[in-house]
Amino acid sequence: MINIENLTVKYGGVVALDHLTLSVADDVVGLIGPCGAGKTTMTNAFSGFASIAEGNIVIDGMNLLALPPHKRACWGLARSFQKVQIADDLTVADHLKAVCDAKGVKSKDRAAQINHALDFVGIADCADTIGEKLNPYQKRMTEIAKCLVGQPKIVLLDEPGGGLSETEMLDLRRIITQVKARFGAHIIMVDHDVDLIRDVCTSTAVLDFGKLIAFGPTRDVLQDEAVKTAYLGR
Ligand SMILES: Nc1ncnc2c1ncn2[C@@H]1O[C@H](COP(=O)(O)OP(=O)(O)OP(=O)(O)O)[C@@H](O)[C@H]1O
Repeated sequence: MINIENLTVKYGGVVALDHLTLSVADDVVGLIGPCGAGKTTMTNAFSGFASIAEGNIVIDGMNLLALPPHKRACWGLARSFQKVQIADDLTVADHLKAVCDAKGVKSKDRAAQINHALDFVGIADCADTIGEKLNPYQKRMTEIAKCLVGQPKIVLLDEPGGGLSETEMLDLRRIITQVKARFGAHIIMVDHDVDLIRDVCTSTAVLDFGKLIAFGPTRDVLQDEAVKTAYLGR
């Protein structure tokens, strides 16, 4: 169970997250809202890139915010970025090894974890390919595989489908919905793609001006009048 309690983040006079309180337990949770609503700030609060004015994030009884950012990764917090973080001159396997280094994965476990993650996202044949030779789909899958080594507990995905074709999006849906069963990690996904959110997120939270305006089963949330007005433009 992830309990976000009274979470407040300010940038000078801008209140990016305003006393946000939310409890989530689903395998895949969506986070949506208009531009500037506070979605990235929330993922930054989890990973330690936002300075917290007030509040807590408590996961299975553990206060995440008490851990320094690098220890959050070792504990099991993983994050993918909207703009993929892939170096041109490193192979796919090198990227995953670097994450294993950062997370302190034991040498004897590395190969198995890397193979498992690459098999799962379907790019095992790219293990020795350098970043500049990967196509956009393979880069996206590498970004997700990076999140899956080191026994993650929570994976934050920021627009994981950016730049993918319709067929590739079908693969992405299958991958996202199987992460909990195959790796044991919960996913919190930020996206503007309402179809993707509807298909893979059992529950969804909606932010507007840093406040939570709706939370619940995704289908109900997407029918909510306040959500339609603030976000869906209907
Ligand atoms: N480093 C910063 N300094 C000052 N203000 C910031 C900073 N980062 C974000 N903000 C402001 O905080 C608010 C929330 O921004 P945030 O990026 O979290 O929104 P978002 O929902 O992720 O938006 P988008 O969908 O456009 O990515 C916005 O008003 C934004 O301008």
